[in-house]
Amino acid sequence: MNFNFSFFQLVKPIKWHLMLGLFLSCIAALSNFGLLFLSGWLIASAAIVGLTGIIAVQAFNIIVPASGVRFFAITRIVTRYLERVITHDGALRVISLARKKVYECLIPLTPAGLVNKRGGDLLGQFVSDSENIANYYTDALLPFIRALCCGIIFIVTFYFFLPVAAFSLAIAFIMAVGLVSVGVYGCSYKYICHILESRNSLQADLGEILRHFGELYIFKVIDQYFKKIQTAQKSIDQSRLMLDCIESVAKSLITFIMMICVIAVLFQASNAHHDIGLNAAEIPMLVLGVMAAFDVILPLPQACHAHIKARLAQKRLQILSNAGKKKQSSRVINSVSSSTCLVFDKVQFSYPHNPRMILQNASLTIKQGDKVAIIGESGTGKSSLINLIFSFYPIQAGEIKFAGESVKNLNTDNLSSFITVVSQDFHLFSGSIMDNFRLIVPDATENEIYDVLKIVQLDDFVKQLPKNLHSHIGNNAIELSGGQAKRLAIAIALLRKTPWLILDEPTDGLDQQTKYTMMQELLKLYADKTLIIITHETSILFLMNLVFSLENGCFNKVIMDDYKK
Ligand SMILES: Nc1ncnc2c1ncn2[C@@H]1O[C@H](COP(=O)(O)OP(=O)(O)OP(=O)(O)O)[C@@H](O)[C@H]1O
Repeated sequence: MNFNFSFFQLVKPIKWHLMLGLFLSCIAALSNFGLLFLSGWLIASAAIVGLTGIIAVQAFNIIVPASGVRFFAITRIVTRYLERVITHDGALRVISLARKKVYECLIPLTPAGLVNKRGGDLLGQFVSDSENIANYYTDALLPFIRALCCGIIFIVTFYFFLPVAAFSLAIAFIMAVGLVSVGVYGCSYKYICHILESRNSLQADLGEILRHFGELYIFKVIDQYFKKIQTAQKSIDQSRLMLDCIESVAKSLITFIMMICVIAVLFQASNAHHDIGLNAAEIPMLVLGVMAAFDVILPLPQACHAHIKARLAQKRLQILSNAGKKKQSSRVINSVSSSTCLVFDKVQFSYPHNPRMILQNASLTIKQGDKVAIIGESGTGKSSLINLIFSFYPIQAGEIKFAGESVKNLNTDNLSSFITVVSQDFHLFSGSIMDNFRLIVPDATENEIYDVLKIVQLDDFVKQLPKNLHSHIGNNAIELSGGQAKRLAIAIALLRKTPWLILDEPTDGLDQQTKYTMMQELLKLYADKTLIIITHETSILFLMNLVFSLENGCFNKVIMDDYKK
């Protein structure tokens, strides 16, 4: 997959829609110019004719220019309305394309590429970077292209009436655009960088505070955190203030350049009136024309900021996606049979940035139908095995194979249709019990759900709830106990009906009776399938037919007699 965040590549599917918005925006700007330009001429002509005498008044044809003024006025209203509709619709389409692209970029990074990222940081990046890329169209590209296209037409129009005035307008435009692109760009860059980075980390801090408010409060460190947030917010506000100042100064300077241009054109037009007989009515027309022409230049400082934001967003996403780019493998397996095995063959593994070897020449074979327990001291690397089976992290030596294929060559989606995992840090979504089941298995029936709930000993509990399966479990399953949440996660996994199931600490937080009954039910359900549990719970080991202990990076087969009931 190519993670190129080029804006133009991104918007290819809607390029004609965006072009239409651009065209309408130019027509609206030209109509505005035409309206003021022609109005200037009409008002001045009417005044001059009025002063000249009754015959001139009668000879003056006001109908055509008045119709022109009305035409431009109506065109301006209609095109501005259509422009708003089309460009904002375009911006929404761009944002959905940008979000999809950012999402596509983040997914292959999970989890290895994101271990050093905080959730809030990522969310901030997902929201703000995709929005900044999407806003590039309305806030940066459109104003610049409109200024360029309309600017050329304005200068040509001026040239038609008075070449020297066209020259003055062109110089004024170049100065104003130069000021924006060099001055505003140069001065604003560091403040925008600072805002984007600080805002993301501020969001991440806020998210952490909200999630762990209770602990922080008990440990009496909440004030410390608040101070940190206040300091970060203050520095963001300062940068925002600086950006506002830069924008205001730039707009004032553009207005100043416009006024100089107005005076120059007034002077040149007056001279031309005396020297070459330029129509007197054309003097105010050209002056008003300069003012109208600058309407397309005034939004440029803001457009420049939008351009910087989009560039930074593009750069950050590119860095993120390059950091953990993982080739999506294409090999698939079609089915498993009684001879299917999961093999760890002399595997060596350590996490990136962590020199400690987790596995050292570790070998293990688990056959289809085995009921395996993996035990070992805390921190020996039991949970890490899941990361390796799904190739979330690369191994340094050896090979891990499933159904004869090296897992690094297997497509992760394909592998997960044969192996389901309930990890230690499983997640339940905010919503009802039913929502959580249907998210994983959309067509799950109530009967099927109750069947798996029975296996994990949760059916009675759910039946007692006021809304049964439709009861809400709260954010992070806060309305369930730790043991209930774990069992619910296992029940959801069971509904996937995959031939291999790996459960990390399935009996955590359960009383002896529930532990035992649930394990027996699980083993009954998985009689012909493969069940692997990672556990510290020795009281259930006698139920399994193979127990391996992970010690010093190697698997050792445990003699079951030690664990007989
Ligand atoms: N993403 C990671 N990056 C770097 N090191 C990691 C990462 N995940 C785990 N580790 C390290 O790998 C080691 C093994 O962790 P793992 O969670 O696999 O142990 P475990 O045997 O499952 O422990 P427990 O029984 O306490 O759950 C730990 O020392 C941990 O610090």
